[in-house]
Amino acid sequence: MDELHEVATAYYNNGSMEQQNLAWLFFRAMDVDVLKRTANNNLNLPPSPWRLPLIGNLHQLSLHPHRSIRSLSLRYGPLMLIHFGRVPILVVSSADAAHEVMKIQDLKFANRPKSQVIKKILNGGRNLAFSPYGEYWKQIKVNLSELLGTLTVDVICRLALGGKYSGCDERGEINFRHIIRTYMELLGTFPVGEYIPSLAWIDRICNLDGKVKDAINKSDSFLERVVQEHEVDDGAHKERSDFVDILLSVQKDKTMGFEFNRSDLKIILLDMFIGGTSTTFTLMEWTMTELMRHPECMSKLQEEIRSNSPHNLYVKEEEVEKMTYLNAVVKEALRLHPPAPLLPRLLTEDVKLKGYDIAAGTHVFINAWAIQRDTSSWGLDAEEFRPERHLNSPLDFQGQDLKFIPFGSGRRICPGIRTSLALAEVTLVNLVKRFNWRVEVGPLGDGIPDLVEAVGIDVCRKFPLIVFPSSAFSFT
Ligand code: HEM
Repeated sequence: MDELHEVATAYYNNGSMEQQNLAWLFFRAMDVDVLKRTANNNLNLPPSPWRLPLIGNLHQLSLHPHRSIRSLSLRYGPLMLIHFGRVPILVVSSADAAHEVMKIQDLKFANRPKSQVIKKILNGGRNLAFSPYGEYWKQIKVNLSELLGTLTVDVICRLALGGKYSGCDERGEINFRHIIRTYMELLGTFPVGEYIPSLAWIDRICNLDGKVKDAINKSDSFLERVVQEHEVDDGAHKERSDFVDILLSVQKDKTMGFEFNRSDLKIILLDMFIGGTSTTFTLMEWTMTELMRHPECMSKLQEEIRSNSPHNLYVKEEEVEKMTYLNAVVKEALRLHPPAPLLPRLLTEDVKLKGYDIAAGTHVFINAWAIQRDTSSWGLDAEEFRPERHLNSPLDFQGQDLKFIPFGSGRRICPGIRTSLALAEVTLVNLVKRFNWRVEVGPLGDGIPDLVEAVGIDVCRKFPLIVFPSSAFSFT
């Protein structure tokens, strides 16, 4: 019992940091039937590590689950069954197995597990990321793909003009960045009671419900204000409608063939911020880190930028599209540091997968982090940052080749690929063109930034990247 207590409290000891610990692992609703079916001895189940009663394999996870799960997979194989408390989790760790899950049998794996927290803070999961695969999800996705182009421009304008909604409101009450952070923390919370019902009291002590209610109230009143502002100025006087204007017109358009009410509108807005902000930021942060660790790549990139955009101080989006080395640098950063390392899916019907029987209701984690460092796909230098490997390669961001899936693959692939790449690439080229970058002191006193990962739903740097820019133009 002592050991159990230790494991359970480990998630909560230090508030938000520890709550985020198990990160992506917690997108889950509990379907106990699945247990009964996986316990059937006649089934051919994937290999499993030995597990403890009650807590299953939870004790084998570290602060960085994508790493500890990979270590287990190296011993038990690319399809491995583990248990969080009483819930079976299928872990997928090779491009070949991921191809079977995300391409060949994608339809059966097209749902996502939902915890009680997710149901509460995301309006029953009516946002895109958690709505079940079906008509509502399809309609929202089609509309969103068109709208996201607008969002890119919007975000870039906001960056250039100063983030309108990133600070406190006029009354100094609500800080939107703080709201997003709280949501990320809640999404990363490990709801002990859902995996181990006898420990549900821990969730009560931690006031999970109270935190959820507080987050919902704050985000709702903030988003309501934003929507109301847009209703007053309905876009008629604007040169270009923004993302909220377009969502409002979708809401008014009764010919869409699906219900899209005000709560849905607000939850989609939130979805965009949750899905898009920290992932894109994390991509930029890791790309700068790797460029500073590899000055030869930084110089090559600066050369490419200057030859494609020799005259302007500000590099434009259309100039960026021609930069093949930049594209290779971003791909390599996403390969080694996928902002979402574990992709959560939920199996909706029993399947045979590579000869194994997997029961409906099993939660699935596709370990993109492990797949993208697999030496059998990437060669012996798989752990090294080498953008050149992507030059003249047909690999794209669309998850066609399952060895590279930073945005996922199949039906539930990320709808924000273009948005995030456009934003990240424009920002990066402008930073790199105008400045030379160095860190004052690295972890070894060598001026090289470290690669330590934070714990959380999105794997960003643990320590902030403190850098010193100097004008790059004095060297040209
Ligand atoms: C570097 C930036 C980004 C990365 C690495 C990333 C990664 C991902 C991944 C891995 C998934 C899961 C895909 C799967 O299960 O197959 C996902 C889903 C999603 N992403 Fe992104 N994303 C990024 C940026 C964005 C942006 C900018 C937005 C919106 C503005 C966005 C919105 C979403 C949404 C709504 C989903 C859920 C889609 C669904 O379930 O149908 N993401 N993203």
